Amino acid sequence: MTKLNAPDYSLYLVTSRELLPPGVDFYDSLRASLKGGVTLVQIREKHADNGELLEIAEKSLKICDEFNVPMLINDNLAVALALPERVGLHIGQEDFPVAKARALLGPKRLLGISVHTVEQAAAARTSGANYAGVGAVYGTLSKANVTEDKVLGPRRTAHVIEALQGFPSVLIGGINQRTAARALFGAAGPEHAPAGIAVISAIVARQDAQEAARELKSMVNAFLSARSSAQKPIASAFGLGASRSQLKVESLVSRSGEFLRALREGSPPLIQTLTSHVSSTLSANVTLALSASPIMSHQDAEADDLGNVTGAVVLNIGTIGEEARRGMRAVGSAANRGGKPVVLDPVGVGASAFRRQAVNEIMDHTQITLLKGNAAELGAIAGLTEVQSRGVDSGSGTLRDARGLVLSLARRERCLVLLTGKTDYLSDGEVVITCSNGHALLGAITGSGCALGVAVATGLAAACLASQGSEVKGAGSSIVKAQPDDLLAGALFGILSMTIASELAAARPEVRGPGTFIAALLDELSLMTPETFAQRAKVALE
Ligand SMILES: Cc1ncc(COP(=O)(O)OP(=O)(O)O)c(N)n1
Ligand SMILES: Cc1ncsc1CCOP(=O)(O)O
Repeated sequence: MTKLNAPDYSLYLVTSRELLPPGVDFYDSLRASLKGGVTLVQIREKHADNGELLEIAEKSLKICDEFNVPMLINDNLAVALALPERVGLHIGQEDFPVAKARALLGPKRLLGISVHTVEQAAAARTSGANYAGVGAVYGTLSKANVTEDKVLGPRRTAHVIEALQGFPSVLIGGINQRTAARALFGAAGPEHAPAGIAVISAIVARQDAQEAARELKSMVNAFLSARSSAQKPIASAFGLGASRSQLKVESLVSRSGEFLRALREGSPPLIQTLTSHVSSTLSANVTLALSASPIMSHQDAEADDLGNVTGAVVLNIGTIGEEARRGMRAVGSAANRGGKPVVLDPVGVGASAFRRQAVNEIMDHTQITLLKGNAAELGAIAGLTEVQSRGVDSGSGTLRDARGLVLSLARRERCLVLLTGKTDYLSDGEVVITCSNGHALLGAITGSGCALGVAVATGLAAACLASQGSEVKGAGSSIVKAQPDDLLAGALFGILSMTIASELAAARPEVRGPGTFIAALLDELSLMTPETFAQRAKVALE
């Protein structure tokens, strides 16, 4: 690769006159975006001939120079060569052989190449280009022919970033104020991460380009600074590596007890739950019994407002319809933007293509903090065939390697994974914790699994509250601002609350079956104490 002074790739603006709002001047918008923090500019005017492109580029260069920001030309080698040597070129896979472009441009000009696959990524590293534009991460209307099959999604994008092996890259395609956090954190691997984002419509189509750029810049900066404070190398979802050998079960149980005490004594965090109409009431009551505050809104229209005040959110696809699907996207990205934990409960995901699609869509748009499911659900997400779902219940078959499943899923999805069953398995991709509390009556009432998701979200919200004001270890791989061990303890809080309360409720003399059990369960949850956790927890580190 040609050595240049590496430019700042963090916020890369790609122009497109067609997308300017009515009445907004191209150069005013460019200047405003530079004021807002754009660090690199590409002139991409598909409907300009060479003469007009040259004129636009010359005027734009003067503006970029005022801000000392490098500029590139999209695709047009002749126009790039007609401009001073400080102007670079971005080309696509089909535009021009990149080695030829480098030879003609000489060693000094910045050269970018579009990359869509792992193979192209490997080739790009030694191609003579300086950086790769990786995408399309999401669907976009700003480029022709980006059909669904060409959209990578953050999970496939992560493979491309890994294959680039530290070669500088920017993410492009559908990146905006809603999707940037998920795209960046989702694409970042243990070792390698994108250097920034490239956007067209998220800036150009906005009336106030300066504000649009400022919003995006602060999101990329938050990602980059979290990343640079992370300890490396990192193997787990939350980046702690070898330091986890110190982890003790007793400390986790006692920490989850501290969260319970803090909830009982402090102001209640708001838990926003998008769940099935079957389990809504029980979930709201469980939230209240744990001294948190439930809000059961599915509305995408209020996702941003609620995102500012929630402590955690639960996305449960139990009876998902189109409205809830839109709501989940909006609520998930608002939570990601605010660094709030997101619990995904992929109820019955193996049962239908519709459910699989909904879960994929959520996981592509939202960085999940904890994925919770039974063997059939997690098996379906992992692509296992040994456990089949039956409707939304666990169904038939036996999971051969529960420990391996939670570990690998946590690593792949970069989140905590909770496998529920007679024994619950919890992993952050590095450690596996088992919990064997619980009573069979939990399985005899509807919505107890969904309520467990809500209890876990309450614990995660408490973990975030507990981390406020302190420096977060290994934060580079997680959107959520909480100590990684606290997130495990927060999840454990939810598991212990529900399972221990079920044991105590079932032992009550007035409980004669599922009906009386529900009332007793809520009572026991509201009476739960940290001491009960310590006395009754059957937790082990695998
Ligand atoms: C930064 C960045 N990345 C990718 C592209 C796409 O370039 P290309 O594949 O050549 O497609 P067109 O831009 O020509 O439609 C880009 N322009 N910038
Ligand atoms: C040029 C390009 N290359 C891949 S996606 C894309 C368009 C990006 O535009 P937007 O940021 O509006 O989605």
